[in-house]
Amino acid sequence: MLLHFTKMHGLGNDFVVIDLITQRYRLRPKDILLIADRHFGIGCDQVLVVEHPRNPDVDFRYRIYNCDGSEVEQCGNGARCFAKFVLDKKLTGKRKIKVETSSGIIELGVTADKQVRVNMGKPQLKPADIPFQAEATAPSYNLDVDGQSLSLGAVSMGNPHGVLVVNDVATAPVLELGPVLEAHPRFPQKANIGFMQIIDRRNIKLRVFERGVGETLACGTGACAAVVAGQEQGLLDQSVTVTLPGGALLIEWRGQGHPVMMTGPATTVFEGAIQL
Ligand SMILES: N[C@H](CCC[C@H](N)C(=O)O)C(=O)O
Repeated sequence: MLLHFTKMHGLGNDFVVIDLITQRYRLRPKDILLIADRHFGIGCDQVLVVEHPRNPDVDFRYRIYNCDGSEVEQCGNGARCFAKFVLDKKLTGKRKIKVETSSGIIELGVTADKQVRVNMGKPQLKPADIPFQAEATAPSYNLDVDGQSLSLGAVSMGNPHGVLVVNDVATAPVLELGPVLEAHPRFPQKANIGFMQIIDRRNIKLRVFERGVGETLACGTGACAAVVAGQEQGLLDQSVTVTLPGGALLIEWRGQGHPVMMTGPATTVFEGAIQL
């Protein structure tokens, strides 16, 4: 079958977006791997699938696959692209779009200056909900990594994140430590690992080694998790500009019991079709 797709990105975190509302196709694991392959396929960090909702109270179902083929619970940069996609394709005319993911419902809205604002839902901090192995909930945890003790925050935005505070993201051991922490046994479902440099209480720099991908130019849920972890450690205010290698996001969180709000851009690069 010739499957039409749209290539998009959120601050350089890139996606192949596939509409399975006007197209009928059952995506197989090998299709995801081919689509995401930067040499033999199209190439992307994640494949995003647009489907009819199962819940009658929401507008769409949003499925997310990492380039390693793993299906995951949430993707923040992808959510902004999802909103732009369904509006540009006239799959909806709504300005507030409710979308179901495997980790819950998120709400998407387009702002006056063409940015997309996403209610990412409430972060989960209890170890069992992340999941992360720990005796009790804490702002940070000590982890033994190859004989050295590291301190990191652990947060779920629907997907699991570990967040380390570093002096300088430019010299942080992202490629050395990222894969070790991604697969650390205390993260039973693995984790996305953020390396956060605190500039001041309203500005951070962040690099993320993503679960199932590696380092990406940006990670929306990673930006949310970093601000939550930073606030829980008393280091950040409620509204934070998160500067990633691909650009900046505005993350707002009023504290436990409240959702995390993310605002940022979404970009369409090209349309195409792939023979599967
Ligand atoms: N790699 C992530 C999914 C994509 C998250 C990221 N691209 C974002 O913008 O939130 C995971 O395995 O949980």
